[in-house]
Amino acid sequence: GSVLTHTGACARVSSNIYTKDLAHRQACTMANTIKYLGQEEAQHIDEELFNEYSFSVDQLMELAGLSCATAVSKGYPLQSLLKSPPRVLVICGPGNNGGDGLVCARHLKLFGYEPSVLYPKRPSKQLFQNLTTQCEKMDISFLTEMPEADVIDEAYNLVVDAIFGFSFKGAVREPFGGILSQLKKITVPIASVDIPSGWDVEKGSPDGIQPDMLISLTAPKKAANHFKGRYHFLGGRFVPPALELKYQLNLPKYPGTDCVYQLN
Ligand SMILES: NC(=O)C1=CN([C@@H]2O[C@H](COP(=O)(O)OP(=O)(O)OC[C@H]3O[C@@H](n4cnc5c(N)ncnc54)[C@H](O)[C@@H]3O)[C@@H](O)[C@H]2O)[C@H](O)CC1
Ligand SMILES: [K+]
Repeated sequence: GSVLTHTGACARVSSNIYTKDLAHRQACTMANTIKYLGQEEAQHIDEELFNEYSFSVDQLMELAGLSCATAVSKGYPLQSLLKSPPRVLVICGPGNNGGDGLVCARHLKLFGYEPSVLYPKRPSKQLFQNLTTQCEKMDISFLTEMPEADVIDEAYNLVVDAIFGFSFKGAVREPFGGILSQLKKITVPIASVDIPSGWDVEKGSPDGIQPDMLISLTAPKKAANHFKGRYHFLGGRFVPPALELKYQLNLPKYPGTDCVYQLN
């Protein structure tokens, strides 16, 4: 697995003569390694943010979706896109990962992209209805069916995969099986929100989709160890320090006021 370290406290203490022994340095490296979360741990942190820290889903989803749109704009800047207009296909699933996708689509539109959304299973909750209305009011089109792989390659510059996040379990149910099999055939890049959809949240999935970008939210999940794409971003800059400490997330320091941190 990948070991990601960042320098901070260790750089300061290692100048102390008493701390130069190997064991200590190893401990420092461990201490400065970003934690990759298991499925249950990710869900516990999520629950704690809502129940103990009193955040609402809307708040965190807005920041998560903004991080995703920001990461996309860094990896695939408007001026670098090969197809004009700068179309992006955003595929949203039935849970909060899909909600992040809707927020991402709205911010991509504000950034000058032309997102279209595929949202085949819409939950009845008011939050998702609101996010859908917000997109519609911004002239973001909603597709009625999944385009074939060759149509995607021809019409879109990239695909945002917001189908499943850290609550995905078991075999993929339709219509998402068909959607993921088209995504395995496309050649334009895929940017996955939090987890490459269809991957086991901890073990990954060698036969699954192979995104070019992964935007890990809060902290990477163990599946990110199997990510082989070009860009890995961390987003969701909303973790209170006490929560970060409790779960020993060892998050890197985001640069300035940025809402994303490029891990590799
Ligand atoms: N704390 C944070 O970092 C935040 C992350 N956010 C995002 O929320 C998702 C997790 O959302 P959740 O609603 O818990 O689940 P999912 O979106 O992963 O999906 C649940 C959804 O999918 C269905 N489902 C599950 N397994 C299958 C399957 N095998 N086949 C078909 N359908 C399946 C299930 O029934 C549900 O409907 C996290 O990853 C982040 O992206 C928040 O936005 C903010 C806080
Ligand atoms: K996803």
